[in-house]
Amino acid sequence: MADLISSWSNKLEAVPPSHCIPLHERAVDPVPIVKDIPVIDLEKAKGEERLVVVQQLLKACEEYGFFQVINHGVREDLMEEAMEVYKEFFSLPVEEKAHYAKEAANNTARGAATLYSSSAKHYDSEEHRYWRDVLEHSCNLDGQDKITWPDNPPRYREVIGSYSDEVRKLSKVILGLVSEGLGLEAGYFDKELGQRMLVNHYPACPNPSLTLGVGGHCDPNLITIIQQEVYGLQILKDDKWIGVEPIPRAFVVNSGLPLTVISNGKLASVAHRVVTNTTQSRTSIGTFICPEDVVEPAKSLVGPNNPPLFKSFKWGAEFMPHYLSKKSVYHAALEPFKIDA
Ligand SMILES: O=C(O)CCC(=O)C(=O)O
Ligand SMILES: [Fe+2]
Repeated sequence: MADLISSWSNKLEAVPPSHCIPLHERAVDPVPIVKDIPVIDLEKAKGEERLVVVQQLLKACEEYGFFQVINHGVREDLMEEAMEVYKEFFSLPVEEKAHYAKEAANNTARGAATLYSSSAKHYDSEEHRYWRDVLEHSCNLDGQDKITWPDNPPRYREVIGSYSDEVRKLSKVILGLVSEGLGLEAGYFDKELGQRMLVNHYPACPNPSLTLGVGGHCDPNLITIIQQEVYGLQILKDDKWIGVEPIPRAFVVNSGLPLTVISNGKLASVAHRVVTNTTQSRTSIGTFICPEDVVEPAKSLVGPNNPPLFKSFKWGAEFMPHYLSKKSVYHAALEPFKIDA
């Protein structure tokens, strides 16, 4: 049975050696929670200010690789209910959660529901583990994976079904704006893209200075849309970690490594990590929007004066194995696909 941290962490007074991360990775310096990560009002994209919003969003992806969205169209009651469902799921008895406990999933677009702990397998070291449990499953349009989703809490499939539909719509709005900003051919992202739930649960920790919820990494998908309510997420900006302020009812959005490739280097994929705290557990609901299988610089962005900076590659078969073996070296997964200038 997987060793789920949410099953035993509340009985601990000290961090076990297995979960003390190496000194060089620990979050030791004080990290400010900043207000300068752009907050984008998506309602404005429907009116005269659309161009301003497009520019704001593109600049955010270039400078921070992160932004938050408000007035995004996902119903507030659904956001609240999804958060409740996930909190209930992670507080179920261990025997109940064990139905889903498997080896770490491989982050590709398809896959049955999987629950695993602290994800050392996603990193190149097996020696330490992060302070989180993860529930992960795909939610593709054909609905075929739904039978693998948890059925406890009993409303899980209904609530998360509606939630994933609404967040899919939001992802299309965001990718439409990205596409406009980059000047891609119309409908560039209007394909059936893969979608995954990746829900992290970080229990309160007796000594946060010894642990990390998740270590620094860039995301392997196009964009990630995160719902959070408790602070913990930090991003690496100009070689310094800064904290992302939780804004009620907002989503945090970040651009992943494939978007750096599609934009031919224009959009950033920025490293981020999660710290723990002593008093509160933190649950973050992540929606990962995955690229189509072939990833390459968009044709409209390359030409005689703009040579492609990356080769075309298959996301699942070629990119993901590199990503999973080199995740802690933030941009390393792109190295094999770079074209020397
Ligand atoms: O918990 C968070 O806010 C972010 C988690 C994350 O970076 C990830 O799952 O890739
Ligand atoms: Fe991430």
